Amino acid sequence: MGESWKLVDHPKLGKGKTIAVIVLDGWGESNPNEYNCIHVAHTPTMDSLKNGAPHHWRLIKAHGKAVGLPTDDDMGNSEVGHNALGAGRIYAQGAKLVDLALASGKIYEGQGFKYIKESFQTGTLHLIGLLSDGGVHSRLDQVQLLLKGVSERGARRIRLHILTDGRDVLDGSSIGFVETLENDLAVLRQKGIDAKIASGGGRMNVTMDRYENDWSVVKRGWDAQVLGEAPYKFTSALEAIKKLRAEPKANDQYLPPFVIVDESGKPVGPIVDGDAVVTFNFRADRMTMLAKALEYENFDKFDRVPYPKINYAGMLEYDGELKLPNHYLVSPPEIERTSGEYLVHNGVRTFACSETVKFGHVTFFWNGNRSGYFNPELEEYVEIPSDSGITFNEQPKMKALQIAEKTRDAILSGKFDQVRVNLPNGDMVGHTGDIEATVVACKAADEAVKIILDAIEQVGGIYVVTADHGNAEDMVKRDKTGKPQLDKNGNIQILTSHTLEPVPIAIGGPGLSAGFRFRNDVPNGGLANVAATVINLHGFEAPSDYEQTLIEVVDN
Ligand SMILES: O=C(O)[C@@H](CO)OP(=O)(O)O
Ligand SMILES: [Mn+2]
Ligand SMILES: [Mn+2]
Repeated sequence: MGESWKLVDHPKLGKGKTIAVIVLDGWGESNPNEYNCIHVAHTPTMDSLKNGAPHHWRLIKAHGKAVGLPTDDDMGNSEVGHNALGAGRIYAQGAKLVDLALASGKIYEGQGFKYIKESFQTGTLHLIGLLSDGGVHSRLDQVQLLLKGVSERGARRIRLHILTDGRDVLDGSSIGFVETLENDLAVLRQKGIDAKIASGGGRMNVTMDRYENDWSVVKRGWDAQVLGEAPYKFTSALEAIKKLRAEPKANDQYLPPFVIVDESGKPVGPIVDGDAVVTFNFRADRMTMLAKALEYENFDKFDRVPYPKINYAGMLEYDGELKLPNHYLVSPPEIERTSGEYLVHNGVRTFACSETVKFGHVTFFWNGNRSGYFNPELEEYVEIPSDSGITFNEQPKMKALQIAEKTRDAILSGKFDQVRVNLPNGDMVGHTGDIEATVVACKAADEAVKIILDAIEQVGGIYVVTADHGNAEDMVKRDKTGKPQLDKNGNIQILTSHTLEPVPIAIGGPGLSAGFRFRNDVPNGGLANVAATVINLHGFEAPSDYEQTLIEVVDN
Protein backbone atom coordinates (compact mmCIF):
# COMPACT_ATOMS: atom_id res chain seq x y z
CA MET A 1 0.00 0.00 0.00
CA GLY A 2 1.35 3.41 -0.93
CA GLU A 3 1.96 5.44 2.21
CA SER A 4 -0.35 8.20 0.98
CA TRP A 5 -3.40 5.94 1.20
CA LYS A 6 -2.89 5.13 4.87
CA LEU A 7 -5.47 6.81 7.10
CA VAL A 8 -4.56 7.85 10.64
CA ASP A 9 -6.49 6.21 13.47
CA HIS A 10 -9.26 8.29 14.98
CA PRO A 11 -8.35 9.24 18.57
CA LYS A 12 -11.76 8.33 19.98
CA LEU A 13 -13.74 6.24 17.53
CA GLY A 14 -12.86 2.58 17.28
CA LYS A 15 -12.76 0.20 14.35
CA GLY A 16 -14.66 -2.92 13.45
CA LYS A 17 -18.27 -1.74 13.56
CA THR A 18 -20.55 -2.50 10.64
CA ILE A 19 -21.69 0.80 9.19
CA ALA A 20 -24.81 1.10 7.05
CA VAL A 21 -24.91 4.20 4.85
CA ILE A 22 -28.45 4.64 3.56
CA VAL A 23 -29.19 7.25 0.89
CA LEU A 24 -32.87 7.98 0.39
CA ASP A 25 -33.04 9.35 -3.12
CA GLY A 26 -35.09 12.53 -3.45
CA TRP A 27 -35.92 12.89 0.28
CA GLY A 28 -35.71 16.51 1.42
CA GLU A 29 -37.02 18.31 4.47
CA SER A 30 -39.81 20.80 4.00
CA ASN A 31 -42.91 22.25 5.66
CA PRO A 32 -45.63 19.75 6.46
CA ASN A 33 -48.53 20.16 4.04
CA GLU A 34 -50.61 18.16 1.57
CA TYR A 35 -47.95 18.40 -1.17
CA ASN A 36 -45.25 17.03 1.11
CA CYS A 37 -45.53 13.31 0.34
CA ILE A 38 -43.01 12.39 3.04
CA HIS A 39 -45.16 14.17 5.60
CA VAL A 40 -48.40 12.62 4.30
CA ALA A 41 -46.94 9.12 4.12
CA HIS A 42 -46.73 6.82 7.16
CA THR A 43 -42.98 6.94 7.85
CA PRO A 44 -42.52 5.88 11.48
CA THR A 45 -38.87 4.92 11.10
CA MET A 46 -37.71 8.20 9.60
CA ASP A 47 -39.94 10.09 12.05
CA SER A 48 -38.33 8.32 15.00
CA LEU A 49 -34.84 9.25 13.77
CA LYS A 50 -35.81 12.90 13.83
CA ASN A 51 -36.46 12.64 17.57
CA GLY A 52 -32.69 12.33 17.95
CA ALA A 53 -32.18 15.99 17.03
CA PRO A 54 -29.98 17.88 17.59
CA HIS A 55 -27.26 15.36 18.50
CA HIS A 56 -28.28 12.46 16.27
CA TRP A 57 -30.33 14.18 13.55
CA ARG A 58 -29.76 17.38 11.60
CA LEU A 59 -30.16 18.94 8.18
CA ILE A 60 -27.44 19.42 5.56
CA LYS A 61 -27.31 21.31 2.29
CA ALA A 62 -27.82 19.38 -0.92
CA HIS A 63 -28.09 22.00 -3.66
CA GLY A 64 -26.27 24.86 -5.35
CA LYS A 65 -22.72 25.80 -4.51
CA ALA A 66 -22.59 23.29 -1.65
CA VAL A 67 -22.47 20.55 -4.29
CA GLY A 68 -20.43 22.40 -6.96
CA LEU A 69 -23.29 23.80 -9.05
CA PRO A 70 -23.05 27.27 -10.62
CA THR A 71 -25.49 29.08 -8.28
CA ASP A 72 -27.65 28.56 -5.23
CA ASP A 73 -30.69 28.64 -7.51
CA ASP A 74 -29.60 25.26 -8.89
CA MET A 75 -31.48 22.35 -7.37
CA GLY A 76 -29.53 19.30 -6.30
CA ASN A 77 -29.34 16.11 -8.31
CA SER A 78 -28.07 12.58 -7.95
CA GLU A 79 -24.83 13.03 -9.83
CA VAL A 80 -23.52 15.99 -7.87
CA GLY A 81 -25.10 14.68 -4.66
CA HIS A 82 -23.48 11.26 -4.78
CA ASN A 83 -20.20 12.75 -6.02
CA ALA A 84 -20.14 15.00 -2.94
CA LEU A 85 -21.18 12.19 -0.58
CA GLY A 86 -18.49 9.86 -1.86
CA ALA A 87 -15.66 12.30 -2.54
CA GLY A 88 -15.92 14.45 0.58
CA ARG A 89 -14.93 17.57 -1.32
CA ILE A 90 -16.81 20.06 -3.48
CA TYR A 91 -15.81 19.99 -7.14
CA ALA A 92 -16.93 22.46 -9.81
CA GLN A 93 -19.37 20.22 -11.65
CA GLY A 94 -20.13 19.73 -15.36
CA ALA A 95 -22.68 22.55 -15.51
CA LYS A 96 -20.14 25.02 -14.16
CA LEU A 97 -17.20 23.72 -16.19
CA VAL A 98 -19.14 24.04 -19.45
CA ASP A 99 -20.21 27.59 -18.49
CA LEU A 100 -16.58 28.53 -17.92
CA ALA A 101 -15.34 26.88 -21.13
CA LEU A 102 -18.00 28.67 -23.18
CA ALA A 103 -17.34 32.03 -21.51
CA SER A 104 -13.58 31.85 -22.06
CA GLY A 105 -13.84 30.30 -25.52
CA LYS A 106 -11.59 27.42 -24.38
CA ILE A 107 -14.23 24.98 -25.53
CA TYR A 108 -13.17 25.80 -29.13
CA GLU A 109 -9.47 25.30 -28.49
CA GLY A 110 -9.43 21.71 -27.26
CA GLN A 111 -8.89 18.46 -29.16
CA GLY A 112 -12.60 17.64 -29.06
CA PHE A 113 -13.67 20.68 -31.02
CA LYS A 114 -10.81 20.28 -33.53
CA TYR A 115 -12.00 16.74 -34.11
CA ILE A 116 -15.61 17.60 -34.89
CA LYS A 117 -14.52 20.61 -36.94
CA GLU A 118 -12.94 18.23 -39.47
CA SER A 119 -16.48 17.55 -40.69
CA PHE A 120 -17.65 21.17 -41.01
CA GLN A 121 -16.63 21.63 -44.68
CA THR A 122 -18.40 18.68 -46.18
CA GLY A 123 -20.58 17.19 -43.47
CA THR A 124 -23.38 18.12 -41.09
CA LEU A 125 -22.92 18.86 -37.40
CA HIS A 126 -25.56 17.08 -35.28
CA LEU A 127 -26.30 18.17 -31.73
CA ILE A 128 -28.16 15.64 -29.59
CA GLY A 129 -29.38 16.23 -26.03
CA LEU A 130 -31.91 17.33 -23.46
CA LEU A 131 -33.58 20.61 -24.39
CA SER A 132 -34.42 22.47 -21.17
CA ASP A 133 -33.03 24.87 -18.64
CA GLY A 134 -33.14 22.28 -15.84
CA GLY A 135 -29.37 22.35 -15.40
CA VAL A 136 -29.26 18.72 -14.29
CA HIS A 137 -28.16 17.10 -17.55
CA SER A 138 -27.83 20.08 -19.88
CA ARG A 139 -28.83 23.72 -20.26
CA LEU A 140 -30.50 25.45 -23.17
CA ASP A 141 -28.38 28.61 -22.82
CA GLN A 142 -25.26 26.48 -23.27
CA VAL A 143 -26.73 25.00 -26.46
CA GLN A 144 -27.51 28.51 -27.70
CA LEU A 145 -23.92 29.65 -27.08
CA LEU A 146 -22.57 26.51 -28.70
CA LEU A 147 -24.71 27.05 -31.79
CA LYS A 148 -23.41 30.58 -32.12
CA GLY A 149 -19.84 29.47 -31.54
CA VAL A 150 -19.80 26.62 -34.04
CA SER A 151 -21.47 28.70 -36.72
CA GLU A 152 -18.84 31.42 -36.28
CA ARG A 153 -16.19 28.72 -36.66
CA GLY A 154 -17.24 27.16 -39.90
CA ALA A 155 -20.24 24.87 -39.29
CA ARG A 156 -22.40 25.26 -42.40
CA ARG A 157 -25.09 22.65 -41.87
CA ILE A 158 -26.43 21.93 -38.38
CA ARG A 159 -29.14 19.52 -37.22
CA LEU A 160 -30.58 19.28 -33.72
CA HIS A 161 -31.99 16.11 -32.23
CA ILE A 162 -33.92 17.25 -29.19
CA LEU A 163 -35.15 15.40 -26.14
CA THR A 164 -38.02 17.02 -24.28
CA ASP A 165 -37.75 17.26 -20.50
CA GLY A 166 -40.71 17.81 -18.12
CA ARG A 167 -38.72 16.10 -15.33
CA ASP A 168 -36.28 18.82 -14.26
CA VAL A 169 -38.71 21.52 -15.43
CA LEU A 170 -42.50 21.86 -15.58
CA ASP A 171 -44.38 19.55 -17.91
CA GLY A 172 -45.36 21.47 -21.04
CA SER A 173 -42.35 23.76 -20.90
CA SER A 174 -40.93 21.93 -23.95
CA ILE A 175 -43.01 24.19 -26.19
CA GLY A 176 -41.29 27.34 -24.96
CA PHE A 177 -37.84 25.78 -25.24
CA VAL A 178 -38.50 24.72 -28.83
CA GLU A 179 -39.75 28.22 -29.67
CA THR A 180 -36.56 29.72 -28.26
CA LEU A 181 -34.43 27.28 -30.21
CA GLU A 182 -36.38 27.84 -33.45
CA ASN A 183 -35.82 31.60 -33.11
CA ASP A 184 -32.08 31.04 -32.83
CA LEU A 185 -32.07 28.67 -35.80
CA ALA A 186 -33.97 31.25 -37.87
CA VAL A 187 -31.27 33.82 -37.09
CA LEU A 188 -28.61 31.34 -38.21
CA ARG A 189 -30.50 30.64 -41.44
CA GLN A 190 -30.57 34.37 -42.18
CA LYS A 191 -26.81 34.22 -41.99
CA GLY A 192 -26.76 31.49 -44.60
CA ILE A 193 -26.33 28.55 -42.25
CA ASP A 194 -28.61 25.60 -42.91
CA ALA A 195 -29.76 24.92 -39.34
CA LYS A 196 -32.82 22.85 -38.38
CA ILE A 197 -34.34 20.56 -35.82
CA ALA A 198 -34.24 17.04 -37.30
CA SER A 199 -35.81 14.76 -34.70
CA GLY A 200 -37.09 14.55 -31.17
CA GLY A 201 -38.82 12.62 -28.44
CA GLY A 202 -39.37 12.55 -24.67
CA ARG A 203 -36.28 11.92 -22.56
CA MET A 204 -37.69 8.88 -20.73
CA ASN A 205 -38.91 7.24 -23.90
CA VAL A 206 -36.13 8.19 -26.29
CA THR A 207 -32.33 7.98 -25.82
CA MET A 208 -31.89 8.85 -22.12
CA ASP A 209 -32.05 5.45 -20.45
CA ARG A 210 -29.30 4.72 -17.93
CA TYR A 211 -27.30 1.84 -16.50
CA GLU A 212 -28.53 -0.38 -19.35
CA ASN A 213 -32.01 -0.70 -17.92
CA ASP A 214 -33.70 -0.72 -21.34
CA TRP A 215 -31.75 -0.54 -24.61
CA SER A 216 -34.96 -0.15 -26.61
CA VAL A 217 -35.06 3.46 -25.36
CA VAL A 218 -31.71 4.15 -27.00
CA LYS A 219 -32.70 2.28 -30.15
CA ARG A 220 -35.84 4.40 -30.58
CA GLY A 221 -33.59 7.45 -30.50
CA TRP A 222 -31.06 5.88 -32.87
CA ASP A 223 -33.75 5.12 -35.43
CA ALA A 224 -34.98 8.73 -35.39
CA GLN A 225 -31.60 10.45 -35.14
CA VAL A 226 -29.43 8.26 -37.36
CA LEU A 227 -31.86 6.55 -39.72
CA GLY A 228 -34.49 9.29 -39.88
CA GLU A 229 -37.18 6.75 -39.02
CA ALA A 230 -39.92 7.20 -36.43
CA PRO A 231 -43.62 6.44 -36.04
CA TYR A 232 -44.44 10.16 -36.26
CA LYS A 233 -43.38 12.55 -39.00
CA PHE A 234 -43.96 16.31 -38.97
CA THR A 235 -42.66 19.27 -40.90
CA SER A 236 -41.94 21.27 -37.75
CA ALA A 237 -40.85 20.39 -34.22
CA LEU A 238 -43.31 22.80 -32.67
CA GLU A 239 -46.17 21.14 -34.51
CA ALA A 240 -44.81 17.73 -33.49
CA ILE A 241 -44.76 18.58 -29.81
CA LYS A 242 -48.12 20.31 -29.79
CA LYS A 243 -49.83 17.44 -31.61
CA LEU A 244 -48.16 14.67 -29.62
CA ARG A 245 -48.89 16.43 -26.32
CA ALA A 246 -52.56 16.58 -27.27
CA GLU A 247 -52.77 12.77 -27.12
CA PRO A 248 -54.43 11.38 -23.97
CA LYS A 249 -51.99 11.11 -21.02
CA ALA A 250 -49.11 12.54 -23.08
CA ASN A 251 -46.37 14.47 -21.30
CA ASP A 252 -42.96 15.90 -22.14
CA GLN A 253 -40.99 13.11 -20.44
CA TYR A 254 -42.60 10.35 -22.49
CA LEU A 255 -43.29 11.86 -25.92
CA PRO A 256 -42.84 9.26 -28.66
CA PRO A 257 -39.98 9.65 -31.15
CA PHE A 258 -40.60 11.85 -34.17
CA VAL A 259 -38.63 12.99 -37.20
CA ILE A 260 -38.89 16.22 -39.11
CA VAL A 261 -39.43 15.79 -42.86
CA ASP A 262 -39.40 18.18 -45.81
CA GLU A 263 -42.37 18.77 -48.15
CA SER A 264 -41.57 15.61 -50.06
CA GLY A 265 -41.61 13.55 -46.86
CA LYS A 266 -37.85 13.08 -46.66
CA PRO A 267 -36.22 13.30 -43.22
CA VAL A 268 -34.24 16.56 -42.98
CA GLY A 269 -31.34 15.27 -40.94
CA PRO A 270 -30.35 11.63 -40.67
CA ILE A 271 -26.76 11.09 -39.54
CA VAL A 272 -24.55 9.89 -42.39
CA ASP A 273 -20.88 9.12 -43.14
CA GLY A 274 -18.68 12.18 -42.77
CA ASP A 275 -20.92 14.00 -40.28
CA ALA A 276 -19.97 15.22 -36.82
CA VAL A 277 -22.04 14.53 -33.71
CA VAL A 278 -21.97 16.24 -30.32
CA THR A 279 -24.04 14.98 -27.41
CA PHE A 280 -24.53 18.19 -25.45
CA ASN A 281 -25.53 16.76 -22.06
CA PHE A 282 -22.77 17.33 -19.54
CA ARG A 283 -24.09 14.68 -17.16
CA ALA A 284 -22.93 11.16 -17.81
CA ASP A 285 -25.45 8.59 -16.68
CA ARG A 286 -28.12 9.10 -19.32
CA MET A 287 -25.69 9.71 -22.23
CA THR A 288 -23.36 6.77 -21.71
CA MET A 289 -25.49 4.26 -23.59
CA LEU A 290 -25.84 6.47 -26.67
CA ALA A 291 -22.13 7.29 -26.47
CA LYS A 292 -21.37 3.57 -26.66
CA ALA A 293 -23.70 3.13 -29.62
CA LEU A 294 -22.07 6.05 -31.44
CA GLU A 295 -18.52 5.07 -30.64
CA TYR A 296 -17.96 1.36 -30.15
CA GLU A 297 -16.85 -0.61 -33.22
CA ASN A 298 -18.12 -3.78 -31.60
CA PHE A 299 -21.60 -3.31 -30.30
CA ASP A 300 -24.35 -5.88 -29.90
CA LYS A 301 -27.11 -4.14 -27.96
CA PHE A 302 -29.18 -3.51 -31.07
CA ASP A 303 -28.70 -3.56 -34.82
CA ARG A 304 -27.25 -0.16 -35.76
CA VAL A 305 -27.26 -0.70 -39.50
CA PRO A 306 -26.21 1.58 -40.98
CA TYR A 307 -23.46 2.54 -38.56
CA PRO A 308 -22.19 5.80 -40.03
CA LYS A 309 -18.53 6.84 -39.91
CA ILE A 310 -18.71 10.04 -37.90
CA ASN A 311 -16.58 12.31 -35.78
CA TYR A 312 -18.25 12.11 -32.39
CA ALA A 313 -17.55 14.16 -29.26
CA GLY A 314 -19.36 14.37 -25.93
CA MET A 315 -19.86 17.68 -24.16
CA LEU A 316 -17.83 16.00 -21.40
CA GLU A 317 -15.94 12.78 -21.01
CA TYR A 318 -18.68 10.60 -19.50
CA ASP A 319 -16.58 7.77 -18.05
CA GLY A 320 -12.95 8.28 -17.12
CA GLU A 321 -12.27 4.59 -16.62
CA LEU A 322 -13.76 3.53 -19.97
CA LYS A 323 -12.39 6.67 -21.68
CA LEU A 324 -15.86 7.21 -23.10
CA PRO A 325 -16.17 8.99 -25.39
CA ASN A 326 -12.70 9.32 -26.83
CA HIS A 327 -13.30 12.91 -27.82
CA TYR A 328 -15.03 15.55 -25.71
CA LEU A 329 -15.34 19.33 -25.64
CA VAL A 330 -14.81 19.97 -21.92
CA SER A 331 -12.78 18.02 -19.37
CA PRO A 332 -14.84 16.62 -16.49
CA PRO A 333 -14.16 17.41 -12.83
CA GLU A 334 -11.09 15.50 -11.73
CA ILE A 335 -12.58 13.69 -8.79
CA GLU A 336 -9.88 11.59 -7.16
CA ARG A 337 -9.05 9.94 -3.84
CA THR A 338 -12.70 9.30 -3.01
CA SER A 339 -13.69 7.92 0.39
CA GLY A 340 -14.49 4.55 -1.16
CA GLU A 341 -10.97 4.23 -2.51
CA TYR A 342 -9.39 5.30 0.79
CA LEU A 343 -11.49 2.88 2.81
CA VAL A 344 -10.71 -0.04 0.55
CA HIS A 345 -6.99 0.77 0.81
CA ASN A 346 -7.41 0.66 4.59
CA GLY A 347 -9.04 -2.75 4.55
CA VAL A 348 -12.69 -1.74 4.87
CA ARG A 349 -14.82 -4.38 3.18
CA THR A 350 -17.64 -2.73 1.28
CA PHE A 351 -21.01 -3.77 -0.04
CA ALA A 352 -23.07 -1.45 -2.27
CA CYS A 353 -26.57 -2.08 -3.54
CA SER A 354 -29.44 -0.47 -5.40
CA GLU A 355 -31.77 -1.38 -8.21
CA THR A 356 -30.73 -0.75 -11.81
CA VAL A 357 -32.11 2.78 -12.20
CA LYS A 358 -29.97 3.98 -9.29
CA PHE A 359 -27.23 1.36 -9.26
CA GLY A 360 -24.59 3.64 -10.77
CA HIS A 361 -25.44 6.29 -8.20
CA VAL A 362 -24.01 4.31 -5.24
CA THR A 363 -21.14 2.93 -7.31
CA PHE A 364 -20.15 5.04 -10.35
CA PHE A 365 -21.13 8.49 -8.98
CA TRP A 366 -20.12 7.58 -5.42
CA ASN A 367 -16.66 6.65 -6.68
CA GLY A 368 -16.13 9.88 -8.61
CA ASN A 369 -17.63 8.84 -11.97
CA ARG A 370 -15.53 5.72 -12.15
CA SER A 371 -16.90 2.30 -13.07
CA GLY A 372 -15.81 -0.95 -11.52
CA TYR A 373 -14.23 -2.01 -8.24
CA PHE A 374 -11.15 -0.54 -6.59
CA ASN A 375 -10.41 -3.99 -5.17
CA PRO A 376 -12.76 -6.85 -6.07
CA GLU A 377 -11.45 -8.84 -3.12
CA LEU A 378 -12.88 -6.34 -0.67
CA GLU A 379 -15.93 -5.05 -2.51
CA GLU A 380 -19.22 -6.42 -3.70
CA TYR A 381 -21.70 -4.35 -5.68
CA VAL A 382 -25.17 -5.84 -6.12
CA GLU A 383 -27.66 -4.62 -8.70
CA ILE A 384 -31.31 -5.60 -8.31
CA PRO A 385 -32.94 -5.49 -11.77
CA SER A 386 -35.43 -2.62 -12.06
CA ASP A 387 -38.76 -2.88 -13.79
CA SER A 388 -38.51 -1.48 -17.30
CA GLY A 389 -41.08 -0.18 -19.73
CA ILE A 390 -43.24 1.30 -16.96
CA THR A 391 -43.53 4.66 -15.25
CA PHE A 392 -42.74 4.13 -11.61
CA ASN A 393 -46.05 5.43 -10.29
CA GLU A 394 -47.38 2.08 -11.53
CA GLN A 395 -45.05 0.24 -9.11
CA PRO A 396 -44.20 2.82 -6.45
CA LYS A 397 -42.71 0.28 -4.06
CA MET A 398 -40.13 -0.45 -6.73
CA LYS A 399 -37.44 -2.84 -5.42
CA ALA A 400 -37.06 -1.21 -2.00
CA LEU A 401 -37.85 -4.42 -0.14
CA GLN A 402 -35.42 -6.48 -2.21
CA ILE A 403 -32.65 -3.91 -1.75
CA ALA A 404 -33.28 -3.90 2.00
CA GLU A 405 -33.30 -7.69 2.24
CA LYS A 406 -30.06 -8.07 0.28
CA THR A 407 -28.50 -5.43 2.48
CA ARG A 408 -29.79 -7.06 5.67
CA ASP A 409 -28.24 -10.33 4.52
CA ALA A 410 -24.95 -8.57 3.78
CA ILE A 411 -24.95 -7.05 7.27
CA LEU A 412 -25.77 -10.33 8.99
CA SER A 413 -23.17 -12.23 6.93
CA GLY A 414 -20.40 -10.45 8.83
CA LYS A 415 -18.48 -10.14 5.58
CA PHE A 416 -18.66 -6.37 5.32
CA ASP A 417 -17.61 -3.32 7.30
CA GLN A 418 -19.67 -0.92 5.22
CA VAL A 419 -22.96 -1.50 3.44
CA ARG A 420 -24.14 1.34 1.25
CA VAL A 421 -27.53 1.59 -0.45
CA ASN A 422 -29.64 3.95 -2.46
CA LEU A 423 -33.41 3.70 -2.02
CA PRO A 424 -34.88 5.25 -5.17
CA ASN A 425 -38.58 5.50 -4.36
CA GLY A 426 -39.09 9.11 -3.28
CA ASP A 427 -37.18 10.35 -6.28
CA MET A 428 -38.27 8.05 -9.10
CA VAL A 429 -41.93 8.19 -8.19
CA GLY A 430 -41.72 11.88 -7.29
CA HIS A 431 -40.59 12.56 -10.87
CA THR A 432 -43.85 11.14 -12.20
CA GLY A 433 -45.77 13.92 -10.45
CA ASP A 434 -48.26 11.38 -9.11
CA ILE A 435 -48.83 12.49 -5.53
CA GLU A 436 -50.75 9.44 -4.35
CA ALA A 437 -48.14 7.07 -5.74
CA THR A 438 -45.33 9.13 -4.23
CA VAL A 439 -46.93 8.74 -0.79
CA VAL A 440 -46.87 4.96 -1.29
CA ALA A 441 -43.26 5.24 -2.46
CA CYS A 442 -42.17 7.11 0.67
CA LYS A 443 -43.77 4.54 2.92
CA ALA A 444 -41.97 1.75 1.06
CA ALA A 445 -38.62 3.51 1.46
CA ASP A 446 -39.30 3.98 5.18
CA GLU A 447 -40.03 0.27 5.57
CA ALA A 448 -36.79 -0.57 3.79
CA VAL A 449 -34.86 1.68 6.17
CA LYS A 450 -36.43 -0.20 9.08
CA ILE A 451 -35.23 -3.57 7.79
CA ILE A 452 -31.67 -2.29 7.47
CA LEU A 453 -31.70 -0.56 10.87
CA ASP A 454 -32.98 -3.73 12.54
CA ALA A 455 -30.04 -5.66 11.11
CA ILE A 456 -27.61 -2.98 12.29
CA GLU A 457 -29.18 -3.26 15.76
CA GLN A 458 -28.59 -7.02 15.71
CA VAL A 459 -24.90 -6.79 14.88
CA GLY A 460 -24.19 -3.83 17.15
CA GLY A 461 -23.42 -1.56 14.23
CA ILE A 462 -23.92 2.07 13.27
CA TYR A 463 -26.27 3.64 10.74
CA VAL A 464 -25.98 6.84 8.73
CA VAL A 465 -29.27 7.71 7.05
CA THR A 466 -29.28 10.63 4.65
CA ALA A 467 -30.45 11.71 1.19
CA ASP A 468 -28.91 13.12 -1.99
CA HIS A 469 -31.37 15.98 -2.68
CA GLY A 470 -35.04 16.84 -2.28
CA ASN A 471 -37.95 15.74 -4.45
CA ALA A 472 -40.88 13.99 -2.72
CA GLU A 473 -41.16 16.58 0.07
CA ASP A 474 -42.62 19.16 -2.30
CA MET A 475 -44.73 18.30 -5.30
CA VAL A 476 -46.10 21.69 -6.26
CA LYS A 477 -44.63 24.68 -8.04
CA ARG A 478 -44.61 27.63 -5.63
CA ASP A 479 -44.53 31.39 -6.06
CA LYS A 480 -41.98 33.57 -4.29
CA THR A 481 -44.08 33.68 -1.13
CA GLY A 482 -44.23 29.88 -1.01
CA LYS A 483 -47.86 29.54 -2.06
CA PRO A 484 -48.81 27.00 -4.76
CA GLN A 485 -48.62 28.72 -8.14
CA LEU A 486 -51.71 28.40 -10.30
CA ASP A 487 -51.70 28.11 -14.08
CA LYS A 488 -53.97 30.20 -16.30
CA ASN A 489 -56.87 27.82 -15.72
CA GLY A 490 -56.50 28.13 -11.95
CA ASN A 491 -54.98 24.66 -11.47
CA ILE A 492 -51.96 23.95 -9.31
CA GLN A 493 -48.82 23.08 -11.23
CA ILE A 494 -47.30 19.78 -10.27
CA LEU A 495 -43.59 19.86 -9.58
CA THR A 496 -41.90 16.78 -11.03
CA SER A 497 -38.38 18.04 -10.38
CA HIS A 498 -35.90 18.00 -7.52
CA THR A 499 -35.93 20.89 -5.05
CA LEU A 500 -33.61 23.29 -3.26
CA GLU A 501 -34.44 21.83 0.15
CA PRO A 502 -31.90 20.52 2.64
CA VAL A 503 -31.83 16.82 3.49
CA PRO A 504 -31.73 15.05 6.85
CA ILE A 505 -28.81 13.09 8.19
CA ALA A 506 -29.32 10.77 11.16
CA ILE A 507 -26.58 8.78 12.87
CA GLY A 508 -27.15 6.15 15.52
CA GLY A 509 -27.03 2.49 16.40
CA PRO A 510 -25.66 0.42 19.28
CA GLY A 511 -22.10 0.65 17.95
CA LEU A 512 -21.82 4.37 18.54
CA SER A 513 -19.39 5.52 21.23
CA ALA A 514 -20.77 7.21 24.32
CA GLY A 515 -20.42 10.95 24.01
CA PHE A 516 -21.05 10.89 20.28
CA ARG A 517 -22.88 13.90 18.84
CA PHE A 518 -23.14 16.23 15.89
CA ARG A 519 -20.80 19.19 16.25
CA ASN A 520 -22.57 22.49 16.54
CA ASP A 521 -19.85 24.47 14.77
CA VAL A 522 -20.61 23.23 11.23
CA PRO A 523 -24.00 24.91 10.75
CA ASN A 524 -23.58 25.12 6.97
CA GLY A 525 -22.64 21.50 6.56
CA GLY A 526 -23.60 19.83 3.30
CA LEU A 527 -23.36 16.50 1.53
CA ALA A 528 -19.61 16.89 1.10
CA ASN A 529 -19.18 16.73 4.89
CA VAL A 530 -20.60 13.21 5.03
CA ALA A 531 -17.51 11.38 3.72
CA ALA A 532 -15.25 12.55 6.55
CA THR A 533 -18.04 11.68 8.97
CA VAL A 534 -18.32 8.11 7.67
CA ILE A 535 -14.53 7.67 7.60
CA ASN A 536 -14.51 8.69 11.29
CA LEU A 537 -17.18 6.12 12.09
CA HIS A 538 -14.90 3.47 10.58
CA GLY A 539 -12.28 4.54 13.14
CA PHE A 540 -10.07 6.78 10.97
CA GLU A 541 -9.31 10.45 10.61
CA ALA A 542 -10.34 11.79 7.23
CA PRO A 543 -7.69 13.06 4.78
CA SER A 544 -6.84 16.65 5.65
CA ASP A 545 -8.22 18.17 2.45
CA TYR A 546 -11.68 16.64 2.93
CA GLU A 547 -14.55 18.86 4.04
CA GLN A 548 -14.74 18.69 7.82
CA THR A 549 -16.55 16.00 9.74
CA LEU A 550 -20.01 16.66 11.15
CA ILE A 551 -19.40 14.70 14.36
CA GLU A 552 -17.41 14.66 17.57
CA VAL A 553 -17.08 12.57 20.70
CA VAL A 554 -17.17 14.45 23.99
CA ASP A 555 -16.14 13.09 27.36
CA ASN A 556 -19.10 12.69 29.62
O1 LIG B 1 -33.69 11.09 -13.54
C1 LIG B 1 -32.70 11.84 -13.69
O2 LIG B 1 -31.89 11.72 -14.61
C2 LIG B 1 -32.47 12.95 -12.70
C3 LIG B 1 -33.37 14.09 -13.06
O3 LIG B 1 -33.08 14.59 -14.32
O4 LIG B 1 -32.73 12.50 -11.40
P1 LIG B 1 -31.52 12.01 -10.45
O5 LIG B 1 -30.54 13.14 -10.41
O6 LIG B 1 -32.18 11.79 -9.11
O7 LIG B 1 -30.96 10.78 -11.03
MN1 LIG C 1 -31.14 11.44 -6.69
MN1 LIG D 1 -34.19 12.43 -9.57
